[in-house]
Amino acid sequence: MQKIQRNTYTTTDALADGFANYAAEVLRTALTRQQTASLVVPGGSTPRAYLPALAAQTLPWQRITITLSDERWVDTGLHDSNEHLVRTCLLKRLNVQPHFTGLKTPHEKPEAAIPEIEQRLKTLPQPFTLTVLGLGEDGHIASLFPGLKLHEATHSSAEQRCIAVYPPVAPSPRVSLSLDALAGSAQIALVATGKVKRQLLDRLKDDADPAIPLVWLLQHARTPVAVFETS
Ligand SMILES: O=C1O[C@H](COP(=O)(O)O)[C@@H](O)[C@H](O)[C@H]1O
Repeated sequence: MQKIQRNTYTTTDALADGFANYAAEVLRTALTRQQTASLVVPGGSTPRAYLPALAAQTLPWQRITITLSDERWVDTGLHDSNEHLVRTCLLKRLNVQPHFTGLKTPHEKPEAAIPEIEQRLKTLPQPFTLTVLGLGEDGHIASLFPGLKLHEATHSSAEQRCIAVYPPVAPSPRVSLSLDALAGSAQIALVATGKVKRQLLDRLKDDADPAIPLVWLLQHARTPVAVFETS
């Protein structure tokens, strides 16, 4: 895994600060070259530790559009919703509001929502300026889970950045940015805490297991992936 740069911290607080400094620098640098920037953030539990640190950074947030790497097909008012997480841990803490593009629609099934989501995503600065991803203990990124076929995950074109997924292990259906949309980002960061994820990263260093979506990302990414992890 040469396309990976690991930054290891002894505490979650130190990781949060290290990540927030990195993300702010990437966005600031991009905004010296372009008028607007896009930031993709994940859901799950890990961002609760570092999104508040990112919110404390001084940035021209009104020039930044934030979207999600993936969304669970649940009401956005629920704790499980990735949009709910981002609103609570990031947006509510900012005095100046960025643009926010959520992925949930009122459609009953995620596949019916894809055309509307594609319309929303089209308006974001592309390629994404910075994509931040979490890592599942099974190696999933966004909502691209092991078991999905590579061609299903890359099921995209310039017009097609999002896919509907029914992960066998998750309680709700999902939508996820496609592998191409994620891997095409100008910069990619992966934030992973805990022993199991560290061991997974160690293992993948020597064994690029083709069943693991993180491996697909590393193989398709345009730039090295900056990993922020705890020891
Ligand atoms: O379900 C999800 O899981 C991953 C990893 O989440 P974590 O709880 O282990 O931090 C997350 O990146 C993804 O966005 C989310 O929908």
